[in-house]
Amino acid sequence: MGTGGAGRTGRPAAIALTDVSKVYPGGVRALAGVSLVVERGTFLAVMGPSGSGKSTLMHCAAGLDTPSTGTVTIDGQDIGGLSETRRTELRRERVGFVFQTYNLVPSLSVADNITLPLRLAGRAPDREWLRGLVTRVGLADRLAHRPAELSGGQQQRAAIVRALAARPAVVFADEPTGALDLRGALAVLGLLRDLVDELRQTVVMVTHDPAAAAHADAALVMVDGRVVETVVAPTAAELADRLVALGKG
Ligand SMILES: Nc1ncnc2c1ncn2[C@@H]1O[C@H](COP(=O)(O)OP(=O)(O)OP(=O)(O)O)[C@@H](O)[C@H]1O
Repeated sequence: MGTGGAGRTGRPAAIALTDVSKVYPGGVRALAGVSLVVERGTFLAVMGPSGSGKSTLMHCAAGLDTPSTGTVTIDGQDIGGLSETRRTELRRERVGFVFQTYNLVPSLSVADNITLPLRLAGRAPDREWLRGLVTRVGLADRLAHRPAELSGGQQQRAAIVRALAARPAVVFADEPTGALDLRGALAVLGLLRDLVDELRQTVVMVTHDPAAAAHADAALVMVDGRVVETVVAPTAAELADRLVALGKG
């Protein structure tokens, strides 16, 4: 797998990790030499058993945590040499996050939730971009509502618009369908797929669910802090088989 500025197809990298390891205080080695390139405009799923290092990988790749060794670049910028302040700025500008629990502010309208990170960063929202996104995700008539007045799937779609509001280079989604029923999950996965196909967004999604990962262009399988397999154009059955085989191994 490539470790430079571009990936397999030569497209520029949204994220590149080179030989990244992470040892937590106390000695747990959560990542053991991971190298990978996430090309712009692609959808990558990260799978693996509990404790295999998925969250740690995501946190290091997103600049939320620092590797013990190795380098991480976001949108071509090596984040290792940045001060904490500059790393936070880069994250605000170039990285979006979607969580299992939506993390919307209950007292704010959907519209205000969506623009909150931009306002906190002192940036003016791009109204046209946001209007397009809100319409695309089917929330145009829900903007004045509070999150509690929306279904789980609608809340997650609002959280996705919030993550995209600043036009980030990459969106990290941590179990984005974990709290949703099948219908809500399919709507969210279809939306992520469309954002990649139509807007050339880059999405990295951590999931335990092979059916969710099958919406991605490729799925990494992690075991004990290493990427042991990359399945391109994965099917749910193929991924389920791989995970079962690893569980028995
Ligand atoms: N802050 C921390 N301090 C010490 N050890 C940690 C810390 N965070 C994670 N670990 C350990 O690092 C290893 C990898 O954890 P990580 O959360 O990255 O795995 P995961 O694949 O995301 O797991 P899950 O699927 O259960 O969320 C585990 O052994 C975990 O106990």
